[in-house]
Amino acid sequence: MAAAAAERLAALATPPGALGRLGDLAVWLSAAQGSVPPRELDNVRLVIFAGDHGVAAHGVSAYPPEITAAMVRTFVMGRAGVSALAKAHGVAVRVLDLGVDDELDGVPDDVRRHKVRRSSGAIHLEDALTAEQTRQALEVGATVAREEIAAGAQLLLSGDMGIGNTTPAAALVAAALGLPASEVVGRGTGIDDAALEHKTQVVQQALDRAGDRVDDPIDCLTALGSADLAASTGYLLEAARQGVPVLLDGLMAVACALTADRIGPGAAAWFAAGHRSTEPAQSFALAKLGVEPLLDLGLRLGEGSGAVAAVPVLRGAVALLRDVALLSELLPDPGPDA
Ligand SMILES: Cc1cc2ncn([C@H]3O[C@H](COP(=O)(O)O)[C@@H](O)[C@H]3O)c2cc1C
Ligand SMILES: O=C(O)c1cccnc1
Repeated sequence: MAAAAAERLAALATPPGALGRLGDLAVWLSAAQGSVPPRELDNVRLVIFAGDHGVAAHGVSAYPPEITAAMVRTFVMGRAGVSALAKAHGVAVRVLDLGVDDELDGVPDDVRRHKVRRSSGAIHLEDALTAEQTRQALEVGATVAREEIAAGAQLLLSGDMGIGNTTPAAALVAAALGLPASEVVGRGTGIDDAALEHKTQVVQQALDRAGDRVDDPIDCLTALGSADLAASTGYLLEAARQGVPVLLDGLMAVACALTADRIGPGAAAWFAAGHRSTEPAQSFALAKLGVEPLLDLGLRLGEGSGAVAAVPVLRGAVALLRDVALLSELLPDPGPDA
């Protein structure tokens, strides 16, 4: 399918290569859809995986853990940063509680019924999850992907919400790539230099505690991940298994994509990246996956915002490969030498 899509791209009434990476993107999506020309993206769906993290009580974030539950309620009301972008670009949003510490009273049942536990373990001191909770969270993510696909999803996006989550996400990337904490850790919500140094020590302590258990990607989630990150991993893996293309967001989505590709080698063929985050771990993970991000806007919000922001770029790529005339339709004998 990729060869057929590339052949159509080469035949368009545009100079060869003139569409740049929009052309590559159109070929990727066309191949992923199994349709030349590609189909329009009418049904784009974002799932936000929310959860709290024990490390958030250990000085790794600029914000308190109570923000997580407050933001879940804000997604439900449609008033978060990603809500505004999703409304502008016609993207459906669903938020799920995998491990928020709060009971979330009054929030719709679809949000609440996926909880695996209340807050994941502080990864520098203890495992994030039990092995059974990791299995359960991976399965929740896979089930949710199947539900979204059954609802007609043509493109799936994953988002995150959880104060402290850049700490386990950085640890997952460092573990997968064999890098020290000092190379991958970033400022998350905007911590100062002293907190950055402390966060780096926390991530390194977590990596040292996990030892060679990180060689197994599922045990890596148990030791260093969280319920929300494991569910997001299961969701991305199932999307790839079902052959549904995915647009990734920032650090959390890409850490989970890297983990999904370790569990199911080749899964990354179904993934494109919406944007480059300011978090160093995200860039390392994208390079490992061989995925070049579409936008570079200095975004460091999470929630799926960098994926949603790139949806119009992907729709534009589809329109080009669908709607542009073929050179052969314009001229009987085309080409540069004609
Ligand atoms: C109001 C607010 C809204 C957010 N939306 C996403 N995040 C982002 O920031 C958090 C990760 O950064 P760290 O690891 O430094 O805590 C996550 O919740 C992520 O989704 C937010 C953070 C805040 C404060
Ligand atoms: O990379 C991200 O998505 C990100 C960065 C900082 C804080 N929250 C999310």
